[in-house]
Amino acid sequence: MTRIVIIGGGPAGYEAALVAAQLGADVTVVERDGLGGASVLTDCVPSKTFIAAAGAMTAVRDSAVLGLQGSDLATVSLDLSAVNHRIKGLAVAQSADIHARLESVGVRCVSGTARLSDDVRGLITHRVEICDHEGGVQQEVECDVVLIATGADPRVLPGAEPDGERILSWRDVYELEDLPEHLVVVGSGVTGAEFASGYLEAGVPVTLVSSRDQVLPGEDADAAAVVEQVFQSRGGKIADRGRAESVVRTPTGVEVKLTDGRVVTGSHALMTVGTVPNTDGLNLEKCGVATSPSGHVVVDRVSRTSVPGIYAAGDVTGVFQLASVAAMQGRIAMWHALGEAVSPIRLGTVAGNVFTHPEIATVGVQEKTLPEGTDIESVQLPLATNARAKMSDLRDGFVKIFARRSTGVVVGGVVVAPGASELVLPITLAVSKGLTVDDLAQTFSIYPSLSGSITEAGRRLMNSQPG
Ligand SMILES: Cc1cc2nc3c(=O)[nH]c(=O)nc-3n(C[C@H](O)[C@H](O)[C@H](O)COP(=O)(O)OP(=O)(O)OC[C@H]3O[C@@H](n4cnc5c(N)ncnc54)[C@H](O)[C@@H]3O)c2cc1C
Ligand SMILES: NC(=O)c1ccc[n+]([C@@H]2O[C@H](COP(=O)([O-])OP(=O)(O)OC[C@H]3O[C@@H](n4cnc5c(N)ncnc54)[C@H](O)[C@@H]3O)[C@@H](O)[C@H]2O)c1
Repeated sequence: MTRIVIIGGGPAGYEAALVAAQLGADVTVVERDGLGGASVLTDCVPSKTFIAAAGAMTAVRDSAVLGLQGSDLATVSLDLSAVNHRIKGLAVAQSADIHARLESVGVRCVSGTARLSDDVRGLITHRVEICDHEGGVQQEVECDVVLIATGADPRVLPGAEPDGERILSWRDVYELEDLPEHLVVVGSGVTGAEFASGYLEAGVPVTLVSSRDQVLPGEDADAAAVVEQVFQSRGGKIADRGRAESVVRTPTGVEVKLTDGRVVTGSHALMTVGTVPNTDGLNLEKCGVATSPSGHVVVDRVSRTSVPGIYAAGDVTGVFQLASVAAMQGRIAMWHALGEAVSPIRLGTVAGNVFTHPEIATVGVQEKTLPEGTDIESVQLPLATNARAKMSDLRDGFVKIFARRSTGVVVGGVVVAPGASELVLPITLAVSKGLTVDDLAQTFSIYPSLSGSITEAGRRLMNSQPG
């Protein structure tokens, strides 16, 4: 029986464990903080639960235009303490569900911190030490396969170290009892944009310090422009082209000092300036596991590291930091290690979503990366012309589809809309299965529905195909 030790119990680790157990391996998962990992306990799940509450509040506040009335609509507010209590409860419950599921399929779950402890390089088996929370070695396990799935932590900007009270990392916010009087969000990547949008929806004045010309520099520029415009129209402020140098406490709040001399003041600062991979103390160098200059573990498309028998998956590899990608890398690692037929990960078909208001969902080819003179054409349909959107007073957003001019094959898309994360699936399916604009065009969509804009986009592109 193949013996497998998985270090880290986030989506990369626990999904890998489920596959390995299904294939009959002897599986141990070592997790430091709780099964489900940062994804479930502090990052993805808690942030989306907060955004759901804040979004519900804004939906009620905005509903007067639909004809709803009542003296409290405009002033409805969020009980942050209750929201945070619910968030932490859901996270712990989901972690417990994952623990129970793993144990039910025979996976051994060990609480502790693990590190590689191979004495000699090049052996066909590996050794892993498991330490207790005080750092003492509890046990050493010999195995045939190791999966490193240790995730990533918030990057700390020197001079702006979180104190958990006023200067916060995104993992600290669930301890707040009251909403900040004025939140300064530093960094306008996906994490910063989501929290800035969420807190604004929760009724908090927000200033977003964005080091770029536009927020969400990695996203479709038209989509980022919509999110930026909606954020500002709701009263959000953007300190653009502002790079934070330091954040200091004042008697009443914080001062965020920018490198160009500007100072942004607020009651709290939320630092969202990226992540660092969790590789410290794993003994990677000693065991010959190669890392990149950014510190990520280098893997190929079947999650192999530079050492036979040692695999890595998830945020620690820096390949698309998404729970879905982490999980797929983890599963692929186990299929490969256990001799199953396996296809290398197809990163061109990964769908991602930014949970701002409105959401931005993307898949496949994007405008930013289109080569000059490309064979790809696109169509963009504004949401405002969609009948269902009009009924719900949704004005901000669009559907954009990219297809090959010569064949009509759909190669990418962007959806900007509330619920874009759900709407993007037909485009993702088209991109992964090589469907054409004709396939989209000839698919029945419900009338009226937002997804009708996707089939309509197919029809627009169909008409421009060569005859
Ligand atoms: C604020 C935020 C929101 C996000 N929202 C989304 C989203 O909506 N959708 C999405 O797809 N992605 C989202 N992501 C990204 C997603 O959370 C990550 O891609 C995902 O968590 C990666 O999973 P992982 O298994 O690699 O690592 P993690 O979930 O980080 O799990 C790794 C685990 O390993 C443990 N560990 C580390 N070192 C050791 C050790 N030596 N021994 C034992 N255990 C160890 C850690 O404690 C941790 O529990 C978000 C990220 C952030 C920061
Ligand atoms: N919905 C989702 O799927 C989701 C949500 C959150 C995060 N994530 C993933 O997690 C990863 C980390 O995201 P992130 O947003 O934390 O990091 P990021 O690296 O994507 O963005 C950090 C941003 O902070 C800026 N920055 C850095 N130093 C700064 C400074 N001193 N002052 C001002 N700005 C500064 C950077 O220019 C960058 O734009 C990403 O890969 C992201 O895709 C996914």
